[in-house]
Amino acid sequence: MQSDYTRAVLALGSNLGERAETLAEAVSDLVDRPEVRLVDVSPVIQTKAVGGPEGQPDFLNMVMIVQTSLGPYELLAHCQSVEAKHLRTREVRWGPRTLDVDIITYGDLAQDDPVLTLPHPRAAERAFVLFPWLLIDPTAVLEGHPIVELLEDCGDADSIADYDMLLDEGLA
Ligand SMILES: Nc1ncnc2c1ncn2[C@@H]1O[C@H](COP(=O)(O)OP(=O)(O)OP(=O)(O)O)[C@@H](O)[C@H]1O
Ligand SMILES: Nc1nc2c(c(=O)[nH]1)N=C(CO)CN2
Repeated sequence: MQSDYTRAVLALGSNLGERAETLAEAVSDLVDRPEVRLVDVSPVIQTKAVGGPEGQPDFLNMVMIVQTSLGPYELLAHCQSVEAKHLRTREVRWGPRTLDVDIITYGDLAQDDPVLTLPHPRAAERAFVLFPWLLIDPTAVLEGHPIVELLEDCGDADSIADYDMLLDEGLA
């Protein structure tokens, strides 16, 4: 692996339209350029919407890991162009969306810029990010904390539809 490629963790979510198809296409779109190489992709999990308007549809969520030669803002622009392709609109904060792509980490970069905050400021408390991430990277650490511990401590594990089943299978 070339040293000018940086490992980045991306979280994808969809709760409108053909959710599974949208996520599958978004993964292809995100790696459809030589500057972005796919390392791993998590299973897709169904989750209850956390925050936002009452009664919005369940999400499908997943995490992917890439190696990229794009800079962090170039990667953000790329993620936003893939959102736009899937007709993402921003009307209500945390409201329903066809596609959301968040950058969870970009290498070890830590910054507070509201345009691109890294690591993502709410990732550590979101089971819908931590859980699929854990499935593909069980030893991952976020801001000094193993994500397995963050997941145990986070209040919204019950937002994951089949969490108990996955626990029984020893996956969580
Ligand atoms: N790590 C990050 N990943 C993606 N967007 C970010 C990040 N940090 C800051 N942003 C900014 O957040 C803005 C709003 O993003 P978006 O509309 O996807 O928020 P949201 O999905 O509704 O909520 P949340 O940020 O809680 O996931 C984007 O325009 C982007 O500039
Ligand atoms: N279950 C779930 N809830 C959410 C999600 C999401 O992807 N999944 N995204 C949000 C804002 O990014 C707010 N709430």
